[in-house]
Amino acid sequence: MSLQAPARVAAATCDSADAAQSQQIQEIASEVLRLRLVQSQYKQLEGQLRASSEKLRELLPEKAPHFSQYLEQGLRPGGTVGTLGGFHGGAEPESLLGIMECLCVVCNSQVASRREDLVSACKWILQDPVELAEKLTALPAAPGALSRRLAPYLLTCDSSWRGTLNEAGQCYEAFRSWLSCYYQFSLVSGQMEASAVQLQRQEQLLKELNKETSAGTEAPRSAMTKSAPWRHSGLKRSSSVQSTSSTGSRRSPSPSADAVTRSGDVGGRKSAGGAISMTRVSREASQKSPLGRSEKALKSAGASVGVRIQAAFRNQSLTKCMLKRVEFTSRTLGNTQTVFAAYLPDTTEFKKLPVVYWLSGLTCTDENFSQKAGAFQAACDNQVVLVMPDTSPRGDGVPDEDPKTYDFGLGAGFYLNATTDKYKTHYNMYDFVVQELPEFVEANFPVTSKRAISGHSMGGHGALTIGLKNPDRYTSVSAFAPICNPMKVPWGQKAFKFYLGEDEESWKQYDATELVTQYKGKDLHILCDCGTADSFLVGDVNQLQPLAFMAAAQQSKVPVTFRMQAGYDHSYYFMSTFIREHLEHHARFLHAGGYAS
Ligand SMILES: N[C@@H](CCC(=O)N[C@@H](CSC=O)C(=O)NCC(=O)O)C(=O)O
Repeated sequence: MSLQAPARVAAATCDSADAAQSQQIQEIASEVLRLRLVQSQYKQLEGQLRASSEKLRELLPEKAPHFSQYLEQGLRPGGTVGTLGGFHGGAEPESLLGIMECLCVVCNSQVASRREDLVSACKWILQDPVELAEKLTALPAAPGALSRRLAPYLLTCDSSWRGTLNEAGQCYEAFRSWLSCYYQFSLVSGQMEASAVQLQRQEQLLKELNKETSAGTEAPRSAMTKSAPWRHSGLKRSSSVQSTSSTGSRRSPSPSADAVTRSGDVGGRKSAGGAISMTRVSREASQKSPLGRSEKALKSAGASVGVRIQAAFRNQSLTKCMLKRVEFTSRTLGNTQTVFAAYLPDTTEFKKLPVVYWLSGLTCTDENFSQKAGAFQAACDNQVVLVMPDTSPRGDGVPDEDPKTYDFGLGAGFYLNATTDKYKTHYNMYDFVVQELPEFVEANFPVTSKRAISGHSMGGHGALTIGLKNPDRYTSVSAFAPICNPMKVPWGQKAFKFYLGEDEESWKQYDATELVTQYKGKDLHILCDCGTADSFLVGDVNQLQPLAFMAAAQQSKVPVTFRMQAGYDHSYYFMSTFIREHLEHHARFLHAGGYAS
């Protein structure tokens, strides 16, 4: 008896010492992660500032005089104020004043409180655009006090130029983008020096503790395996992570050489030429595997497949990009199997990223965009995950018209919920895209719940209507050659008649032009591009109707940037040219609150 008691005390002491050390390691590891995040943010912001500075240097010499004239006309007393943010587009007066105030702050001019004085000060600042561009782009990061002065003015100039982006508009947007980059860069750069020193210290400490622990007994090692998540997060290999982030270099965006498992569960992995990984997941798994639930609970719920997806992501360092194709049973699509693709970019840290949902057009599957859009490098550079669903339900029992046509049924779900008897069980692409797919993705992938939505043609119609109907779910919306007014064109009329019935009133809920007319929500940051040589615009039938949409948007004062791109057609060549700009657009808003981890 007398011998046993001290032994128990010794064991308890040892256990609590191990636990304390393990706790300490975890805390230091999280601090290291945080500090690395600051460093990688700095690199990213530095790159963004460089790009927007280049833009400024390129644009200002030619466009600044137009901008100056625009200020003069629009803001002088008795000036043609109607041109500002009015029917013909332009900037909101509030935003213009904000831009001018910011320019005064960074150029060290006094910020005038009278509008006329502010205009005069800015005209003076703009008088030598070449020198101005040189001066702005050579500015060192703003010290804290200057950033604090900028902040309130920046808040007021956050609305985009409306309508056609003329010379003054291009200049306005270039200033807006540069100011926002300069401000964010300045904020992070203020923390850089201290955080670099801190990082070095913490890493050294972590190394020492690590050495100590692995030189110790079995007990601390098992404690670490149980409770030190950094072991799984790739942090141990972080020196390579760090070097990637500090040089700013990125791996090629080609997907990882993973395996395709088309039949059976995710466990069996066979090489398949190396590009894509295909995972089949049961519906139960998707419903019961939200992040945060324990694996044990999930396994007991029979959700081992979903768990394995999560575990796979948890156990790998998130530094490699990959394209994954996932198949699961969808409730909203009548319990049919559906496949979607997800592209996960390189990340320099173990962190969750926001998602851009991509909706493809008529005849497409989840594969067209992955194969043809050339979007992956831009997704890496902008740190967004891409999720690409199919365009309709498929498989046994899914109804279609006979004879089959390309613009209806399979491959043409029109991102709505059908109400007619024949189609209502399966054709619920609206619910699928808005609810079920994000639920699945957010439960199984390392993503945040910040979302943007984009698409092409029928998918552009999907992105616009889904965005306009769900402003709280998406931070931004974009579209290529969208079908803007489907209830007025043959593609839409055919689809709506079969999916929704004859009552045209019910069609309005899926028509972007109707929806924008009624829209009263927050700025959705809508960006659209359409080619002037698009055969569905200038061919026999105008299926797209961008002007109807723009007129409605202007009427109801909904900001939309709609760019007509000279000479481009309806194809993926067109999209691959501008997809980077769309992802940059989404990234601006998705990352607005900082890079989530
Ligand atoms: N008759 C053509 C029409 C199909 C087509 O052009 N589809 C476009 C989208 S059109 C509007 O939604 C598309 O994206 N095609 C896929 C691609 O990879 O280009 C046909 O049947 O091919």
